[in-house]
Amino acid sequence: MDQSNRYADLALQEDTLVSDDNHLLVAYRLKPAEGYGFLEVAAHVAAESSTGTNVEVSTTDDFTRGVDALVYEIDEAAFGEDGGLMKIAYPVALFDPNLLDGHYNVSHMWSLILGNNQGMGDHVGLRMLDFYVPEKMVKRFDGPATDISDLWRVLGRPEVDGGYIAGTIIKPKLGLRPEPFAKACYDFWLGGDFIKNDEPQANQDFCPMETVIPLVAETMDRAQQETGQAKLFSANVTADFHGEMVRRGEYVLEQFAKYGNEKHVAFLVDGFVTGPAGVTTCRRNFPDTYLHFHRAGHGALTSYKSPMGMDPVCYMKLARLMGASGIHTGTMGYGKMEGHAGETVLAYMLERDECQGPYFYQKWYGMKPTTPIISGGMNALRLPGFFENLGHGNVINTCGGGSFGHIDSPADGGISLGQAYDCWKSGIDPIEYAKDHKEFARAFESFPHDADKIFPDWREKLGVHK
Ligand SMILES: O=C(COP(=O)(O)O)[C@H](O)[C@H](O)COP(=O)(O)O
Ligand SMILES: [Mg+2]
Repeated sequence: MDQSNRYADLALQEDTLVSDDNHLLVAYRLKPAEGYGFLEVAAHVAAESSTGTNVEVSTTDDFTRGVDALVYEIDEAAFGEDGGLMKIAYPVALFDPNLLDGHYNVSHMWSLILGNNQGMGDHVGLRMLDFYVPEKMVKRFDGPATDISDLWRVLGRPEVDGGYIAGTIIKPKLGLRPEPFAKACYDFWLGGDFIKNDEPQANQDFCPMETVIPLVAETMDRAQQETGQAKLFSANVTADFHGEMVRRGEYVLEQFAKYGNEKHVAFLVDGFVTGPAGVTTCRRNFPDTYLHFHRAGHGALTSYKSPMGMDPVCYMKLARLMGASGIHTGTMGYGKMEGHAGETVLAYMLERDECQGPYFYQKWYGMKPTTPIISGGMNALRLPGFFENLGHGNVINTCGGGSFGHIDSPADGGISLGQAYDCWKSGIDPIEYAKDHKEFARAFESFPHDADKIFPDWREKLGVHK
């Protein structure tokens, strides 16, 4: 049934919709199924995402029609054979404020703008490319309670432009028992700042939290004393039942508080699989603890290979609204996961108070920034190019293989990461820099394939021969 007479108004102007501050706007790429018209399916998406279904219902009244989502812009040829562009204006009235405090919840918003419309049978592609949150809504989401400035403070650095945080992920991903796990932490902390649990490390029988966390807390204290430097640990507290998540968070804080290091802890939440409710449980129960949002599983929705789901920049916006202090943004083509150098908007949308997205200019009205967390196949050799592309190094970077794969030690792996940042900041050619920075130089021999690709003449210049 073509519902475009009700769910489309192509006379609406985006500037007016923005200035009226009464609509959340979404840009989609839409590819109708064979035999369906573009505007017909776009209107069906608007209906299915707001007040309608696939037929008229007798219970509809004038008020209902007044809160219809409306298609307001289309460009059927925008993406060639991949489909066309369409934009939908969702009245603010459709969204769901909490009983408790009037804050909007992300899960409800998500269920509208990317909910049933994903399963409709009259399209073969519907992907959210960007969305715009009006001022009156931005101010009623939780947003982050802590941010990177809280970590820089613990590290004894300036709270503005405090710079690069050199981190790792304890590898192997699974299988370490408590003592070797704590040893791996110690070995890295002698050279690096920040350690995270890998996303599935939790409370396995071979490494129970109630054994390993006390060991890690004691190890952090020892490493701090040995190095004279503050250290950070991001502990996985993800759980299905939020009472369990709270218990895990409390337990971790108790153990680190024994050394006065409760501020040196972040909480890792596998935010895609536990969803906005899990993230918000952590955000609201532990407002003083940096909320580290790991996005394992997001690729099912955000992979550029898919005609469905959402572009990663949308996921970044959802995470900031949820209140993530930091989220993995990928490595913008410099690491092992999907991505490209043109994705700097993923970081800028998280960290700036205003940012031009692919389709909308988003203001955040003072909402705390979310830290870009750079991870996935990174090592010291890949970092200078990454920083150059992003334009700064105010990020958390976690290199698992890039630290534990360093041929000398995890500590030297950690040191090489900090040196990579120093090399970029000082504008020195990495090969020249390597000549008087051993740990960075040995990263070339640790990751020779990367070295060959990024610095083809490194062997003769550094006098290292096979
Ligand atoms: O464990 C790692 C990386 O390990 P390594 O440094 O050994 O590759 C992270 O889970 C991935 O970065 C997740 O990907 P993303 O950060 O893109 O979400
Ligand atoms: Mg991992």
